[in-house]
Amino acid sequence: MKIYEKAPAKINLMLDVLHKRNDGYHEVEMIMTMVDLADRIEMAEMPRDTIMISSQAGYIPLDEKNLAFQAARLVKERYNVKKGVYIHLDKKIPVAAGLAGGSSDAAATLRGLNKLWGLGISDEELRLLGAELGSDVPFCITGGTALATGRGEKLSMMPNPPQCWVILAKPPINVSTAEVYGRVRSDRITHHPSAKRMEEAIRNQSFAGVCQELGNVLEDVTLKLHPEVGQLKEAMLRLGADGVLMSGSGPTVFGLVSKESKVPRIYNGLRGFCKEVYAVRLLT
Ligand SMILES: C[C@](O)(CO)[C@H](O)COP(=O)(O)OP(=O)(O)OC[C@H]1O[C@@H](n2ccc(N)nc2=O)[C@H](O)[C@@H]1O
Ligand SMILES: Nc1ncnc2c1ncn2[C@@H]1O[C@H](COP(=O)(O)OP(=O)(O)OP(=O)(O)O)[C@@H](O)[C@H]1O
Repeated sequence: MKIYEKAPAKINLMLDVLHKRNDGYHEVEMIMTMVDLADRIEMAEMPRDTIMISSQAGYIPLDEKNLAFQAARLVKERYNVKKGVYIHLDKKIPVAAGLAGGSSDAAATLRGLNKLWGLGISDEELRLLGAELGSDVPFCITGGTALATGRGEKLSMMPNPPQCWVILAKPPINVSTAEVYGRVRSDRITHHPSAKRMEEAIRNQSFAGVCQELGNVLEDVTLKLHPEVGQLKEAMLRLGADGVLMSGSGPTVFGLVSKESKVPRIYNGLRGFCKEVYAVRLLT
């Protein structure tokens, strides 16, 4: 038997850091949603009791460092499954981009193995398992649009934002999420984006409101380390995007665009700056 799962990328419409916790993580408030750019994951039973990963992408680990491997190992251990699985990752989401590519692969693997092995694990239990793998994984289990609190694992679902185009541009630099959080001084944040106002804009289906309330306190840190991320934001705005923000800890910048006729100009203009540019829709 074979199972196929889609693993979409996420963007953070707002991200606020409240304070650093004793366990080293940061207490956050984020509103996340999914975009129509997804990895495709194939899971097949194997005769031997082992986990095998393959991918067409040459630049991700295929051993126990891969989050899909970790997800499969966790399910096997926790539910005492003595079967093997072959997992193929067809990567479409840029890697180490701030788009939760690895987290979404892990979430899709948890969902897929639940079906492949007929384990009957509830969504709530899948989210708890996901939290053991990473802070973004529980959201990726459910998808949709949600307010995420705690270290990102506590979710409260909300309606999807009004449909629009999302232009994603990833500059060719590597950003470490741990380093970015490590450099945040929560007591020195001067402007906190508002989850309440963003939620209101979404509930009112106000595209202008969503654009106005975009905000990510991790931007200050990443833009200081990599000024080209700031230049990319400016370029996107200049080219006509209605609202622009860095996703997660970066370095991907996304632009929201309501008019389809504006998309080619922004897309083509950005291709002059960086190779990895995508024009997609929100996953609503
Ligand atoms: C930046 C975001 O992607 C926004 O959605 C997430 O907050 C990070 O999610 P993630 O990549 O799944 O993060 P994890 O794998 O759980 O953690 C990576 C590292 O980021 C830091 N980290 C992460 C989440 C959080 N709330 N506080 C943190 O300080 C920790 O140093 C941790 O060791
Ligand atoms: N299935 C996977 N797909 C992509 N990267 C993976 C995977 N498993 C492990 N990794 C490793 O994880 C690191 C982060 O990759 P990923 O694409 O998940 O980052 P990200 O988009 O910044 O995630 P987040 O937004 O959750 O911080 C990479 O350095 C990569 O080597």
